[in-house]
Amino acid sequence: MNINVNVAIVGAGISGLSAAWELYKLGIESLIVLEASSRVGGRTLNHPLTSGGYVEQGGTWVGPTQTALLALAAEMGITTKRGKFEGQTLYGFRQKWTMLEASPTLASDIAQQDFARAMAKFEALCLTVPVETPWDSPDAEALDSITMGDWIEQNTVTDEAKAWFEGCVRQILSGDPNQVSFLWMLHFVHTAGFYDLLETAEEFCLVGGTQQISLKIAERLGERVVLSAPVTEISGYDGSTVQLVSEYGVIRAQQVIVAMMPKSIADIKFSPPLPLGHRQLIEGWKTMSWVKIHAVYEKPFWQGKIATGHFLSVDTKIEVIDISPEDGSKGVIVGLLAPDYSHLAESERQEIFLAFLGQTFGEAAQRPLELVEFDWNTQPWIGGCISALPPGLLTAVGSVLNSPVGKIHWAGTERSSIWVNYIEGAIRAGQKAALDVLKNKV
Ligand SMILES: Cc1cc2nc3c(=O)[nH]c(=O)nc-3n(C[C@H](O)[C@H](O)[C@H](O)COP(=O)(O)OP(=O)(O)OC[C@H]3O[C@@H](n4cnc5c(N)ncnc54)[C@H](O)[C@@H]3O)c2cc1C
Repeated sequence: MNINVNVAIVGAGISGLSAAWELYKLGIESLIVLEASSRVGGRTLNHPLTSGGYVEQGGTWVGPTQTALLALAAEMGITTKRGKFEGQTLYGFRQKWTMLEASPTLASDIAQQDFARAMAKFEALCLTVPVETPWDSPDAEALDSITMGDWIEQNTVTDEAKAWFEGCVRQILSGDPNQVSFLWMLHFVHTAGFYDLLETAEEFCLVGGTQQISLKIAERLGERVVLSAPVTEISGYDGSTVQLVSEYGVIRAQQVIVAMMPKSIADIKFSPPLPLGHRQLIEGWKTMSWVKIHAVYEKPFWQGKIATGHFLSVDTKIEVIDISPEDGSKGVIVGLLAPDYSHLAESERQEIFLAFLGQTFGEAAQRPLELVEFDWNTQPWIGGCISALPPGLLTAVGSVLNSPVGKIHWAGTERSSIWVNYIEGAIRAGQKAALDVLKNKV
C-alpha cells in the first residue's frame, strides 16, 4: 500500500498522539500515526484485574504542576482521584526504618543533618542548570564528568545519608545512580522544579488510568492511527518528501515526527544516515526500569494499624506504596523492584516480594487475592521506563537533542524541558513538535 500524507508520526505513545491531536485540532487532517505494537499508550498501560477494576502497569501518577497533562485529561473528559494513601515514606537501611526530617536542626540525628545538607546542596546545583540548555551550565563539563553516585559518595559523610540519598535517586530514576551523569540528573530534577516537587508528582491518578488519554485520542483520530506497523526505514528526509517503510506499507509525508524512546530509534534505518551527533546521542542512552508488581486484597486491612503506606528499602531496593481506592472497596499495594530483580525467575521474585510485604504490611499481606507483575525491561519496542545519559554525552552532543534533521522533528518525553521522563514531558514534547511542523509550513 502507498499512502501520501502531510505529516507522519512514528509512535502512538502519549507524546506521538498528543502531537497528532494538536495538529488535527489545528486543521492538519492529512496525517498518520504508525505504532509498532498492537496497542496505543506506550509506557502507559491498564491491566484488567480478575477481581474487577484495573491496575496501571506503567505511568500512573499526576502532580498539580503537570498542567499540560491535567488539561489534556480534562479535554478528554477524564477526572482525577487520590494518588495514594497518606503517610510519609519510611526509608529502610540496615533493618531500621527512618522517616527523613524535612528540616533537621543541630539537635537532630547526625545522619539526618548530613542528608539534609547534601540535599540542599543538590537542589542549589539543580537551579544552576538551564532546563533548555543544560550543556551551558557553569562547570557543565565537570558536572558531566562524574556520575550521580560519585557525587553522593563525595557529598555525604554518614553511611545512612549516603544510602538514603541513593534510595531517593533510585526511586525517581528506576535505576542505578552510578550509571547516570550527574549533570543529566541535575537537569532531570530541575525540569520538574526541584526535588520536593517530585514527591507531589504522586498526588493524583486519573480515573480509568493514564492510558485512557491515548485511547481517547486514538478513538477521535480513527483510521489515522495504525497499529502493528513498526517503521523500519526512513529515507529522503533531506529532500522534499520523506518516505517511511513499515509493514503497513510505504508512506510519503511532507514532514515526520519521531516520538519514541530515543534508544529505540537505533532500530530504524535512516537514508542518508543521521548526522554523527544524533547517532552518538541515540546510541548512548541507557534505559532502566523497575519491575512493577501489584498485590490486590479484599480490604486494606493494614490501614489504621501501621503508621504509613509507603516503604522504601535501600537494602533490598524494593519500594511499596498503598494505592488502595479511597472508598476502601479493596486493598491494593504497588511494588517497584529495582532492575536487578528482572533476571530472577518470576516465582523467585514473587516470593521475595511477598516476604517483603509480610514484613511491612503484616503477615496477612503475604496472601493477596491477585498478584500482577509487569517487567518493562523485557518489552519489545520500549524496553524500559526511563532514558538516562551516562557521563560525557550531554556536554559532547546534547545540543542536538531537539534540533530537527531535514524534515524530521523529534518528540517523546526525553525531548522535553519540563517534567522530562514524565507523562507531562511527553505531552509537552508532542505539542511542541506539532507547532514546529506547522512553523515549517506543511
Ligand atoms: C513502570 C513505569 C512507571 C511510570 N510512572 C510514571 C508516573 O507515575 N507518572 C508519570 O508522569 N510518568 C511515569 N512513567 C513515565 C511515563 O509513562 C513516560 O514518560 C511516558 O509514557 C512516555 O511517553 P512517550 O510517548 O514519550 O514514549 P512511549 O510511551 O515510550 O511511546 C513510544 C511509542 O513508540 C512505539 N515505537 C517504538 N518503536 C517504534 C517503531 N519502530 N515504529 C513505530 N512505533 C514504534 C512504542 O511501541 C511506543 O508506543 C512511568 C513509566 C513506567 C514504565
